[in-house]
Parts: sequence; C-alpha cells; structure tokens
Amino acid sequence: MSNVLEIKNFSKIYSENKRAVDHLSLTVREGEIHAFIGHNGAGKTTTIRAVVGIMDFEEGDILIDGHSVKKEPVTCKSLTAYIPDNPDLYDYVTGIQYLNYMCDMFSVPAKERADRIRTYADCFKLTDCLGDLVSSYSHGMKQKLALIGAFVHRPKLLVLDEPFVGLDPEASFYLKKIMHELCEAKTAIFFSTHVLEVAEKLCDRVSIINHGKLITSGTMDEIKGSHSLEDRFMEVIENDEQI
Ligand SMILES: Nc1ncnc2c1ncn2[C@@H]1O[C@H](COP(=O)(O)OP(=O)(O)OP(=O)(O)O)[C@@H](O)[C@H]1O
Repeated sequence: MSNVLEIKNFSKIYSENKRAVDHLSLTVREGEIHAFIGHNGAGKTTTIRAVVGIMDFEEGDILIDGHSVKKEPVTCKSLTAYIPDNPDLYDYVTGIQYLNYMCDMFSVPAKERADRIRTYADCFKLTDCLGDLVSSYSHGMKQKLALIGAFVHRPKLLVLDEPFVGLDPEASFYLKKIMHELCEAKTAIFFSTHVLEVAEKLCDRVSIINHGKLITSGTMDEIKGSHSLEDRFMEVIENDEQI
C-alpha cells in the first residue's frame, strides 16, 4: 500500500517560546483509517490545518500522494477533502447549490454526481432539505452537508477534525459505514477524535500526540495489545508525563 499522507519532521511555532507541534512524523496509507488522538491542546488541529494547507509552518514537509503541500498546494488541495470541527458554509446558497459547487470544483462527472448526492443525502436524511438555504440548517445539518460535499468527489485523502461531535446516532452510523466504503475504494482517512471507543472499532492505525510530540503510532493491535484503547492511551500518556 502506498503512502497517501507523509508528515515529515513537522513543527509549528506560533510564537517564540511556543512550539505547538515538535518534529512530528507519521504516515497514512492508501485505504487506511487512521485516528489521531491526544488531550486538548496536544496539537491535533494544528497538524491537521497544516496537512490541508490552511496554515503555514516553519519546519518539515508534508506530502500528499507524493506532492508537497508547500510547493504544490493546488495539486494537494485537489486530492484532499477536509471537514473542520465546526464547518463554516456559505449561508445564502441552498444545500444542492453547495453540493453542485463542490462537484464543479472537483470536476465530478455529471452522470455520477446525481447518484452520489442522492445516495449520501438519503443516508443523512437531508434529501428533503437540499432545496433550502444553508442558513436555515441546524449545526448538525450543516455538518452533514459538509460531509456529503467531501464524499461526492471521492478524495484521495479525507481529513476530519472531530467528525462525530454533534452528529445524531444514525448519522454517526452512516458516517462510519461511508468511511469504510471510501477506504475500500482506496481513500486514506486521517481524523482526530476524543471518542476512543469509536477509534478502537473503526481504525486500522492510531497515532497518539502529547504536548506536540508524537509518542506512538502503529496498527490498532500493536498500540493497544490486549487492553482497551482508552486504558492504553492513559498508560502511554502517564508514562510520557513522567519522562
Ligand atoms: N492561533 C494560535 N496561536 C497561538 N497558539 C495556538 C494557536 N492555535 C493553537 N495554539 C496552541 O497550540 C497548541 C495546540 O493546539 P491545537 O488546537 O492544535 O490542539 P488540539 O490537540 O487540536 O486540541 P483540542 O483537542 O482541544 O481541539 C495549544 O497549546 C494551543 O494553545
């Protein structure tokens, strides 16, 4: 399996004395679901924002399908879909206008876009609301619309920041199902979460970050062994704090 995402020695320094992420390296392979976990303020969002090209960084490089986010930002963006923890969508378009715009931006063929939009909108119970203005959507509905906008263009790399927060149980179920389907079609998925039970069931690999440093990364079985991911996480973090 080839590496879709390669983070190499990435560091982010917000101010002189504040190294939010410190020489972090990890890889996410084709068809892999990879969880990125760590305490509040550990550096997850900072890393994710650098990966998706919306934040500059001082040290290291990040490659998407072999392309550097610094040197080839447009190519990288064409391969990536990103859903932030609080998606900020255009208010004065309808849901369907937003989805067609996403399909236009990513050149989704006309004959495939209607099918994909219908399939995902049905899963998320959004079909009847697609003609409504986004401004009339609830927070969860906006989140679902943003997810559909990411899925319709079948990205090579899907990056999600806390995707399960705010979704109803049925939407969470379908999100997990769609994540598996995308992986079968070779998409690589990298997402942050505090919901360790979901990460444990859903992911092939996991990386743990603490105070900006990667403390471990590997397959779910390698990392957790016979423990629960939560127990292992607590143990790894406690050991790291003692160093
Ligand atoms: N724009 C900024 N300016 C200065 N410091 C920042 C900025 N954004 C984040 N930080 C700091 O960088 C560190 C990492 O923050 P980050 O948002 O990446 O953490 P996180 O792991 O995503 O946390 P959470 O789980 O709470 O979302 C924190 O100490 C935070 O205070």
